Amino acid sequence: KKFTVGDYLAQRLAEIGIRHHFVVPGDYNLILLDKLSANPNLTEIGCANELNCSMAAEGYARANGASVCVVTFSVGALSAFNGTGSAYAENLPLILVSGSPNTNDAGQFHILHHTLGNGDYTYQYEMAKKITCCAVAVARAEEAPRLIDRAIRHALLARKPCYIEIPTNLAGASCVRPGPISAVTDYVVSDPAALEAAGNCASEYLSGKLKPVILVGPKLRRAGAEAELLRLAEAMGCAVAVQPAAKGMFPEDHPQFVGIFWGQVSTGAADTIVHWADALICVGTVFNDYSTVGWTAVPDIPLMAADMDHVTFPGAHFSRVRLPEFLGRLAEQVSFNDTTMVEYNRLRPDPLHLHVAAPEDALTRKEISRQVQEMLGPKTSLFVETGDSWFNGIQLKLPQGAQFEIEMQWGHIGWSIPASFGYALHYPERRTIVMVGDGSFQVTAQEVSQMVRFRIPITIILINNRGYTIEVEIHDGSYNKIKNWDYAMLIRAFNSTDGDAKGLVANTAGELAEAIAVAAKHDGGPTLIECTIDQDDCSRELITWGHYVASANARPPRHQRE
Ligand SMILES: Cc1ncc(Cn2nnc(CCOP(=O)(O)OP(=O)(O)O)c2C)c(N)n1
Ligand SMILES: [Mg+2]
Repeated sequence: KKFTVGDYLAQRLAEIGIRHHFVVPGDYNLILLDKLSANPNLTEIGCANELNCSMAAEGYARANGASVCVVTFSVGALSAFNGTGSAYAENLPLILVSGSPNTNDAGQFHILHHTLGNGDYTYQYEMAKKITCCAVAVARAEEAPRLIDRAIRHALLARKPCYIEIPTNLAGASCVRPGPISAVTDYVVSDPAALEAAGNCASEYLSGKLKPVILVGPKLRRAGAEAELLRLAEAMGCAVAVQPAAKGMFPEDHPQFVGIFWGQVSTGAADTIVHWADALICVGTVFNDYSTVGWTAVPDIPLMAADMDHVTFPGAHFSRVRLPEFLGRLAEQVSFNDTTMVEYNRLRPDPLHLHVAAPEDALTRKEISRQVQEMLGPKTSLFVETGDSWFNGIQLKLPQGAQFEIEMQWGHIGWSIPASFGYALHYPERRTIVMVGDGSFQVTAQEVSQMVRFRIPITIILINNRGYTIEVEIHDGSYNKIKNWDYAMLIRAFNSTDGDAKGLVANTAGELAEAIAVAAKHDGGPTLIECTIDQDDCSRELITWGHYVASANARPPRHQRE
């Protein structure tokens, strides 16, 4: 049997641990799709559109480590660019594969369907270069092995997406078999001298400091350094604060966890202890406008920052120092200093006694959060969508083993539906829960039908506050109003003749409790619970945060200020 370019790609994808490939077919990629589905290690997952396909792959990469999204040329890829951008922003090795025109058409001024119609077929590859760490376009079968291996290796090392373009008449062309996968996956270790120097610099930075704090950021997990961080934290005994985009990357049931550091909307007095510190060990942190509450919560002391492959100090930088190795080394050499934990234990807020609504009470945001809190456990994974769901989700306490996913850098509304679907395919033994607003749900609702098709029992808590409330709190206008849907009925419509989705409505606290109980026992497919709340019922954190973000957005152009 002929071994082809498509077989080569399929084998490489399987060898790096991918077991599901997300696709939308098109005549530029059909032969390629045949080769991928012929590989016994790969299961084809069809999606309703390429935006959702790329977001499903983004979510799968959060669970699996790497993922692949296979689309048709131009009309498919340009939509998939959005999930690719998310993977770039969120540091996930998503492999975007696109079919492309027959190699005989290039340069012949042929006008081809799905293209811009001007005879140019290079625009997609040029665009892909901007949003991936490596983009390759296979023009001859002979170069497929080199290009495919290079793109995948770059993506794995950088934890960024890559792009592979395969012409429709090359997917089935003969190709040599792959060499050892270690050539693609072999890890790059830290430079020993740089690691040593960085370790010594850290000792200098910490010596003489009285009150060090560790601040955890979202790149920690992407660098695979959670275990080493735990060792470092316990070797120091200091307070550990977590950025909102890194929620769940340090166990919240750990005695040294002091809350989410998010400026005025921090939890657990994390901001108080971070601002009290005289040394800040930032690990995988990202200080963007949203995580710094419109630049009002940027730490104001000289800090050290350990990133995925480099470490910086006041006055020093060390390249090729990988995060796990650096943290592991630091754990061996730091001295114990729990000053900030002693102080924190005096600051620790008393546990909130949340009001338990009566069953007949109209549903409120607070009651939804209280009931979702009770759903969380060692086997749950909670996805929180852009919107007030960010703020409601961040306030929840993660019990031991509970996982949490958020997309705070890219922040594409609707991400949570396809992303949770992709994630749950890798973790069938976990209970995946989504908190999503009505506005976000309308962007990618079609992907619930894939949850029905593949019988994935995701519980979707849809918070219907009649519009784009997060935007209202930043800046209101007519554009924040949306058409209301009958969300529960929509989900039942996805069942058609063969499906087992449940669409429920909860107007009161009691109805929500009942719906959650139904969802907990429902395994044959997704359960969507439409929770109706008043449109002004939003978190005080969102209102606070919204004011600061709005004023950051309103800064006048520099020349106007002069
Ligand atoms: C793709 C994309 N397009 C527009 C936006 C801006 N945006 N951010 N949040 C929203 C509204 C979210 O509304 P919901 O999901 O209903 O959330 P809440 O009402 O805040 O609970 C928009 C329109 C965005 N974040 N992503
Ligand atoms: Mg809403």
